[in-house]
Amino acid sequence: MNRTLLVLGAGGHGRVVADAALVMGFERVAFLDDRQVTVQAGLFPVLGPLASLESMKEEWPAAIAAVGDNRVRLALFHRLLQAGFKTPSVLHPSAVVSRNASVARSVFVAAGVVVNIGARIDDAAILNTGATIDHDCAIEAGAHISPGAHLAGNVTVEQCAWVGIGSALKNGVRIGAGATVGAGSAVVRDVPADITVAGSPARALAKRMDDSGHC
Ligand SMILES: CC(=O)SCCNC(=O)CCNC(=O)[C@H](O)C(C)(C)COP(=O)(O)OP(=O)(O)OC[C@H]1O[C@@H](n2cnc3c(N)ncnc32)[C@H](O)[C@@H]1OP(=O)(O)O
Repeated sequence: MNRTLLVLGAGGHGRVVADAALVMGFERVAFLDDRQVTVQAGLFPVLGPLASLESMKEEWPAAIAAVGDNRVRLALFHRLLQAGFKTPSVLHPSAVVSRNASVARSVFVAAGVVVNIGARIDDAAILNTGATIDHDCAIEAGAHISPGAHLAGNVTVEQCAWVGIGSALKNGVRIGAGATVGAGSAVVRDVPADITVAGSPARALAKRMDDSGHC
Protein backbone atom coordinates (compact mmCIF):
# COMPACT_ATOMS: atom_id res chain seq x y z
CA MET A 1 0.00 0.00 0.00
CA ASN A 2 1.18 3.53 -0.65
CA ARG A 3 1.72 5.17 2.74
CA THR A 4 0.73 8.74 1.91
CA LEU A 5 -2.76 10.03 1.20
CA LEU A 6 -3.91 13.45 0.09
CA VAL A 7 -7.49 14.15 1.12
CA LEU A 8 -9.40 16.64 -1.02
CA GLY A 9 -11.65 18.61 1.31
CA ALA A 10 -11.01 19.31 5.00
CA GLY A 11 -14.64 19.67 6.06
CA GLY A 12 -16.50 17.30 8.35
CA HIS A 13 -16.49 14.43 5.86
CA GLY A 14 -12.87 14.93 4.82
CA ARG A 15 -11.75 14.85 8.45
CA VAL A 16 -13.58 11.57 9.04
CA VAL A 17 -11.91 10.10 5.95
CA ALA A 18 -8.46 11.30 7.08
CA ASP A 19 -8.96 9.80 10.51
CA ALA A 20 -9.98 6.44 9.05
CA ALA A 21 -7.02 6.52 6.65
CA LEU A 22 -4.63 6.73 9.60
CA VAL A 23 -6.29 3.74 11.30
CA MET A 24 -6.16 1.86 8.00
CA GLY A 25 -2.38 2.28 7.88
CA PHE A 26 -1.60 5.38 5.85
CA GLU A 27 1.34 7.09 7.56
CA ARG A 28 1.14 10.61 6.17
CA VAL A 29 -2.23 12.18 5.57
CA ALA A 30 -2.79 15.80 4.54
CA PHE A 31 -5.53 17.96 3.05
CA LEU A 32 -6.06 20.26 0.16
CA ASP A 33 -8.82 22.75 0.83
CA ASP A 34 -9.65 26.19 -0.49
CA ARG A 35 -10.35 27.40 3.06
CA GLN A 36 -6.81 26.68 4.22
CA VAL A 37 -6.54 29.72 6.48
CA THR A 38 -9.56 29.03 8.66
CA VAL A 39 -10.07 25.30 8.45
CA GLN A 40 -9.86 23.24 11.65
CA ALA A 41 -8.23 20.13 10.28
CA GLY A 42 -7.08 18.63 13.58
CA LEU A 43 -3.87 16.65 13.33
CA PHE A 44 -3.55 16.93 9.58
CA PRO A 45 -1.86 19.78 7.69
CA VAL A 46 -3.67 21.70 4.97
CA LEU A 47 -1.08 21.94 2.20
CA GLY A 48 -2.86 24.35 -0.09
CA PRO A 49 -5.95 25.01 -2.17
CA LEU A 50 -7.51 22.53 -4.58
CA ALA A 51 -6.00 24.50 -7.44
CA SER A 52 -2.59 23.17 -6.41
CA LEU A 53 -3.67 19.54 -6.85
CA GLU A 54 -1.81 18.72 -10.05
CA SER A 55 1.48 20.07 -8.65
CA MET A 56 1.31 17.76 -5.61
CA LYS A 57 1.45 14.47 -7.47
CA GLU A 58 5.12 13.71 -7.11
CA GLU A 59 5.18 13.97 -3.30
CA TRP A 60 1.57 12.81 -2.81
CA PRO A 61 0.82 10.24 -5.53
CA ALA A 62 -2.37 8.90 -3.92
CA ALA A 63 -5.45 10.99 -3.23
CA ILE A 64 -9.13 10.67 -2.38
CA ALA A 65 -11.94 13.12 -3.07
CA ALA A 66 -13.67 13.72 0.26
CA VAL A 67 -16.19 16.51 -0.09
CA GLY A 68 -19.77 15.86 0.90
CA ASP A 69 -21.44 17.20 -2.24
CA ASN A 70 -21.90 14.15 -4.45
CA ARG A 71 -21.47 15.80 -7.83
CA VAL A 72 -18.48 17.86 -6.73
CA ARG A 73 -16.85 14.77 -5.22
CA LEU A 74 -17.35 12.74 -8.40
CA ALA A 75 -15.94 15.59 -10.52
CA LEU A 76 -12.88 15.77 -8.24
CA PHE A 77 -12.42 12.03 -8.61
CA HIS A 78 -12.38 12.37 -12.40
CA ARG A 79 -9.85 15.19 -12.06
CA LEU A 80 -7.64 12.85 -9.98
CA LEU A 81 -7.83 10.21 -12.70
CA GLN A 82 -7.02 12.70 -15.42
CA ALA A 83 -4.00 13.99 -13.48
CA GLY A 84 -2.70 10.43 -13.01
CA PHE A 85 -3.12 10.07 -9.25
CA LYS A 86 -3.62 6.72 -7.57
CA THR A 87 -7.15 6.63 -6.22
CA PRO A 88 -7.30 4.17 -3.31
CA SER A 89 -10.44 3.55 -1.35
CA VAL A 90 -10.42 4.09 2.41
CA LEU A 91 -12.03 1.26 4.38
CA HIS A 92 -12.18 1.62 8.15
CA PRO A 93 -10.85 -1.62 9.68
CA SER A 94 -14.07 -2.11 11.65
CA ALA A 95 -16.13 -2.33 8.45
CA VAL A 96 -17.21 -5.81 7.42
CA VAL A 97 -17.06 -6.15 3.65
CA SER A 98 -17.84 -9.49 2.01
CA ARG A 99 -15.06 -10.98 -0.08
CA ASN A 100 -17.77 -11.46 -2.66
CA ALA A 101 -18.61 -7.77 -2.85
CA SER A 102 -16.75 -5.29 -5.04
CA VAL A 103 -15.46 -1.89 -3.96
CA ALA A 104 -14.20 0.41 -6.71
CA ARG A 105 -11.86 3.42 -6.52
CA SER A 106 -11.94 6.38 -4.12
CA VAL A 107 -14.76 4.83 -2.11
CA PHE A 108 -15.06 5.67 1.59
CA VAL A 109 -16.33 2.87 3.84
CA ALA A 110 -16.74 4.22 7.37
CA ALA A 111 -16.56 2.54 10.76
CA GLY A 112 -19.16 -0.12 11.44
CA VAL A 113 -20.40 -0.52 7.88
CA VAL A 114 -21.52 -3.94 6.67
CA VAL A 115 -21.47 -4.84 2.97
CA ASN A 116 -22.86 -8.26 2.10
CA ILE A 117 -22.27 -10.75 -0.68
CA GLY A 118 -22.82 -9.65 -4.25
CA ALA A 119 -22.93 -5.92 -3.49
CA ARG A 120 -21.19 -3.52 -5.88
CA ILE A 121 -19.85 -0.18 -4.69
CA ASP A 122 -18.80 2.12 -7.52
CA ASP A 123 -16.24 4.94 -7.72
CA ALA A 124 -16.31 7.82 -5.20
CA ALA A 125 -19.30 6.46 -3.29
CA ILE A 126 -19.63 6.98 0.46
CA LEU A 127 -20.88 4.30 2.85
CA ASN A 128 -21.12 6.31 6.04
CA THR A 129 -20.91 5.25 9.67
CA GLY A 130 -22.83 2.09 10.51
CA ALA A 131 -24.72 1.81 7.23
CA THR A 132 -25.64 -1.67 6.03
CA ILE A 133 -25.69 -2.68 2.38
CA ASP A 134 -27.23 -6.07 1.94
CA HIS A 135 -26.77 -8.74 -0.71
CA ASP A 136 -26.63 -7.75 -4.38
CA CYS A 137 -27.11 -4.01 -3.87
CA ALA A 138 -25.54 -1.61 -6.38
CA ILE A 139 -24.29 1.75 -5.13
CA GLU A 140 -23.37 3.75 -8.18
CA ALA A 141 -20.63 6.34 -8.61
CA GLY A 142 -20.80 9.36 -6.33
CA ALA A 143 -23.76 8.11 -4.28
CA HIS A 144 -23.82 8.65 -0.52
CA ILE A 145 -25.40 6.26 1.99
CA SER A 146 -25.60 8.27 5.22
CA PRO A 147 -24.93 6.97 8.73
CA GLY A 148 -27.21 4.23 9.99
CA ALA A 149 -29.11 3.75 6.75
CA HIS A 150 -30.14 0.18 6.03
CA LEU A 151 -30.48 -1.18 2.51
CA ALA A 152 -32.20 -4.54 2.06
CA GLY A 153 -31.15 -6.90 -0.71
CA ASN A 154 -31.07 -5.93 -4.40
CA VAL A 155 -31.41 -2.19 -3.84
CA THR A 156 -29.90 0.11 -6.49
CA VAL A 157 -28.81 3.63 -5.63
CA GLU A 158 -28.00 5.41 -8.86
CA GLN A 159 -25.26 7.91 -9.56
CA CYS A 160 -24.92 10.80 -7.08
CA ALA A 161 -28.11 9.93 -5.18
CA TRP A 162 -28.15 10.64 -1.42
CA VAL A 163 -29.75 8.30 1.10
CA GLY A 164 -30.34 10.20 4.35
CA ILE A 165 -29.34 9.24 7.85
CA GLY A 166 -31.23 6.38 9.46
CA SER A 167 -33.41 5.58 6.47
CA ALA A 168 -34.56 2.09 5.50
CA LEU A 169 -34.89 0.88 1.91
CA LYS A 170 -37.06 -2.10 1.05
CA ASN A 171 -35.53 -4.92 -0.97
CA GLY A 172 -35.36 -4.30 -4.68
CA VAL A 173 -36.09 -0.55 -4.75
CA ARG A 174 -34.18 1.76 -7.09
CA ILE A 175 -33.21 5.30 -6.11
CA GLY A 176 -32.82 7.40 -9.24
CA ALA A 177 -29.73 9.40 -10.12
CA GLY A 178 -29.38 12.56 -8.08
CA ALA A 179 -32.40 11.78 -5.90
CA THR A 180 -32.46 12.47 -2.15
CA VAL A 181 -34.02 10.28 0.53
CA GLY A 182 -34.73 12.31 3.68
CA ALA A 183 -33.50 11.41 7.14
CA GLY A 184 -35.36 8.57 8.81
CA SER A 185 -37.44 7.66 5.77
CA ALA A 186 -38.85 4.27 4.82
CA VAL A 187 -38.59 3.77 1.07
CA VAL A 188 -40.97 1.10 -0.22
CA ARG A 189 -41.11 1.93 -3.93
CA ASP A 190 -38.76 3.27 -6.62
CA VAL A 191 -37.73 6.93 -6.44
CA PRO A 192 -37.36 8.82 -9.75
CA ALA A 193 -34.19 10.74 -10.58
CA ASP A 194 -33.61 14.17 -9.01
CA ILE A 195 -36.57 13.90 -6.64
CA THR A 196 -36.49 14.43 -2.87
CA VAL A 197 -38.59 12.00 -0.88
CA ALA A 198 -39.09 11.75 2.87
CA GLY A 199 -41.27 10.18 5.54
CA SER A 200 -42.66 6.73 6.19
CA PRO A 201 -43.62 5.63 3.65
CA ALA A 202 -41.42 8.07 1.73
CA ARG A 203 -43.26 10.51 -0.53
CA ALA A 204 -42.01 13.24 -2.85
CA LEU A 205 -41.26 16.60 -1.23
CA ALA A 206 -39.98 18.58 -4.17
CA LYS A 207 -38.28 18.26 -7.53
CA ARG A 208 -34.93 19.96 -8.01
CA MET A 209 -34.59 22.62 -10.68
CA ASP A 210 -31.82 22.21 -13.21
CA ASP A 211 -29.55 25.07 -14.33
CA SER A 212 -32.02 26.24 -16.92
CA GLY A 213 -34.70 26.58 -14.26
CA HIS A 214 -36.68 23.58 -15.46
CA CYS A 215 -37.43 20.47 -13.46
C1 LIG B 1 -22.12 12.45 8.88
C2 LIG B 1 -23.27 13.23 8.30
O1 LIG B 1 -23.67 14.23 8.83
S1 LIG B 1 -24.00 12.67 6.85
C3 LIG B 1 -25.42 13.69 6.57
C4 LIG B 1 -26.70 13.11 7.13
N1 LIG B 1 -27.77 14.06 6.94
C5 LIG B 1 -28.96 13.70 6.44
O2 LIG B 1 -29.20 12.54 6.20
C6 LIG B 1 -29.94 14.81 6.18
C7 LIG B 1 -30.96 14.44 5.08
N2 LIG B 1 -31.76 15.62 4.76
C8 LIG B 1 -33.08 15.75 5.06
O3 LIG B 1 -33.70 14.86 5.66
C9 LIG B 1 -33.72 17.05 4.61
O4 LIG B 1 -34.67 17.42 5.60
C10 LIG B 1 -34.38 16.93 3.21
C11 LIG B 1 -33.24 16.89 2.17
C12 LIG B 1 -35.24 15.70 3.09
C13 LIG B 1 -35.28 18.12 2.92
O5 LIG B 1 -34.58 19.29 3.10
P1 LIG B 1 -35.26 20.66 2.55
O6 LIG B 1 -35.48 20.55 1.08
O7 LIG B 1 -34.40 21.78 3.06
O8 LIG B 1 -36.70 20.64 3.20
P2 LIG B 1 -37.27 21.48 4.44
O9 LIG B 1 -36.39 21.34 5.65
O10 LIG B 1 -37.58 22.86 3.95
O11 LIG B 1 -38.63 20.70 4.75
C14 LIG B 1 -39.71 20.70 3.83
C15 LIG B 1 -40.83 19.88 4.45
O12 LIG B 1 -40.43 18.51 4.50
C16 LIG B 1 -40.44 18.02 5.84
N3 LIG B 1 -39.27 17.15 6.00
C17 LIG B 1 -37.98 17.49 5.81
N4 LIG B 1 -37.20 16.44 6.03
C18 LIG B 1 -37.99 15.42 6.39
C19 LIG B 1 -37.73 14.07 6.75
N5 LIG B 1 -36.49 13.60 6.78
N6 LIG B 1 -38.79 13.29 7.05
C20 LIG B 1 -40.06 13.79 7.02
N7 LIG B 1 -40.36 15.07 6.66
C21 LIG B 1 -39.33 15.87 6.36
C22 LIG B 1 -40.35 19.27 6.71
O13 LIG B 1 -40.91 19.03 7.99
C23 LIG B 1 -41.13 20.26 5.90
O14 LIG B 1 -42.51 20.01 6.09
P3 LIG B 1 -43.57 21.24 6.17
O15 LIG B 1 -43.49 21.91 4.82
O16 LIG B 1 -44.85 20.54 6.45
O17 LIG B 1 -43.08 22.12 7.28
